This record gives sequence, C-alpha cells and structure tokens, in this order.
Amino acid sequence: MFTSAPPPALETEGLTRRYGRRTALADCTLRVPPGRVVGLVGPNGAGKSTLLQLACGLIAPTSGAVQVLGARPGTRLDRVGFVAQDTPVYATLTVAEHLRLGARLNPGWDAAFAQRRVGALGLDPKQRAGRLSGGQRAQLALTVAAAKRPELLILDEPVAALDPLAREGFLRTLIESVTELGATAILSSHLLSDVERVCDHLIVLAGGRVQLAGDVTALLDAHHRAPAPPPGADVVHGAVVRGPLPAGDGLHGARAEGASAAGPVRLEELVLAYLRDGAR
Ligand SMILES: Nc1ncnc2c1ncn2[C@@H]1O[C@H](COP(=O)(O)OP(=O)(O)OP(=O)(O)O)[C@@H](O)[C@H]1O
Repeated sequence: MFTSAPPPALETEGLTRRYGRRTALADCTLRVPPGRVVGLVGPNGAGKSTLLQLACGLIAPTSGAVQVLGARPGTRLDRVGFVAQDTPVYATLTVAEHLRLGARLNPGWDAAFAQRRVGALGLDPKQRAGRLSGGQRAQLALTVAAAKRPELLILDEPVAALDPLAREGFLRTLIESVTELGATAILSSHLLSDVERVCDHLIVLAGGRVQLAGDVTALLDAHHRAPAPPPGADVVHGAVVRGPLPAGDGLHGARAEGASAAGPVRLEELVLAYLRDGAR
C-alpha cells in the first residue's frame, strides 16, 4: 500500500476512529489523487470532521492507516492548510497581526496574496478578530490558510457562515489558487449545489461509513435515472440505478430535465440516493 508518485493527497485504509463506544468513522478506505477539489458530504454526525481531523493529525486513528501527501498526518504542517469548523482566529489580535503571525510561522507565506484578499474583502487591518462578524472571521481564517500556499487545503464547512456573494467569491478564489498551485482542496459541505459547482471528486459519508467515493464524472457516468427500473436493475434508491445509461433508450446522451424522465443523474440526485440508501 501507499506506493505511487506523486503520492495521493489523502489515502486511508480501514481507517477507524471510536470515541468510547461510539464509532465516528468505520473502516474507511479512500484514495484522493493530487490536484483535485474534493467535496466531502454527509448528514450531521456522519464522520466528516472526524475524517478531516484524522487527516490533519489532530486526532489519532483507533485502527487502520492514513497518509497525507505520502506522509504521516501532522508531520508536514507547512504543506497542509486547515480551517476547522469553528474558524478559529485569535480574538485579541488584529487582522494585520494575523497576517504578520502567518508570515512568521510559514516559510512559504504569500504576503501579496494575503494583502490582496484582505483588501478585496474590505476587512479593516486594524480591527481585532474578536470584533469581526462570523462570516468575516471565516474569511480571515481562510485567507491565512490559503496564504500558506499549502499543497493540501482542508476546509471543514468553509462557506457555512458566508453570505451567497461571499460564498461565490470564496469558491472562485479557492479554485483559482488550487489550479495555480496544482494543489488539492478537501472541503466538507452541506451545500450540494456548491459541491456540484466546484468539486471534481466526491466522498459521501453516512453513519461513519463511506457510501460513495471517486471522480465526479466517472460516478455520474456509472449511474443513471430510471423512474421505472427494469426487474433485476441495481437500484441505489428511488429512481437512481447503478450502471451507465443503456444505449438506445432514446435519451442517451441527453440531459433529462424532468424528475420523472429517464436519463443521466445529477450530482445532487446521486448524493441523495446514496444518503437515503445509507440511512436504511
Ligand atoms: N470529541 C468527541 N467525543 C465524542 N464523540 C464525538 C467527538 N467528536 C465527534 N464525536 C461523534 O462522532 C460522530 C461523528 O461526528 P463528526 O463531528 O465527525 O460528524 P460530522 O459529519 O462532521 O457532522 P456535522 O455535519 O454535524 O458537522 C458523531 O456521532 C459525534 O457525536
């Protein structure tokens, strides 16, 4: 295991984490190639934060293995940027002091990028972080993480506190920096429309187990919608069926619009089918 060059951004095998008798993540085996924007989705309590914290080395596995950029989590902190769900910032430090601290702690710090982002966001450099709004604090934490120019950016619900315009701007900046650096981003989100818009790799977790994972295009090609599935069809849930859209059904290759039409699945539909399947 763990052989390839360049190494996967994230690789796990049988990764399990328990809290007492509660299993937060069970037997998780995944491989995320580098250069992807990964959407990590699943209901509340699915194990998303647990997986991200294991990847950052903030918690240790109960059993199984995890590697990040080919190394043990936590050993290459300069190459990994992490923004936790509660977007931690230092309440008594100003915005400018956050940037100075970032510059001092990170050898690859991109001061011009950080200044540009703070300017574009309209954040007052003299404002203490404790006085910023929730969304502004999230933006500051994201700016600090991205200005490290990490090879892997791990974001736990990064856009939850942002208004729609800020969310759109943040996701655009994220894609630009990931593309420019050839970096990987893993973001957990409940907003399937955002995931559909920016992610090219998907991980669906439910009940601590991986329900579905892989390249988005490949996953969409490997499923179709059949409102009246033929006997023996491999139905995930509802009208979503495993297997490519059969040739010659008249709709092949077309984007079916109505929920009742046979045709290709949309990402949101696919995710919901696997979540409902996992919830049974
Ligand atoms: N420190 C902890 N101590 C005990 N149980 C925990 C701890 N952290 C997480 N859990 C449990 O592990 C499970 C997975 O939690 P986790 O935070 O990973 O879910 P999540 O998918 O990130 O959820 P959400 O979407 O609500 O943020 C939950 O049942 C949770 O109660």
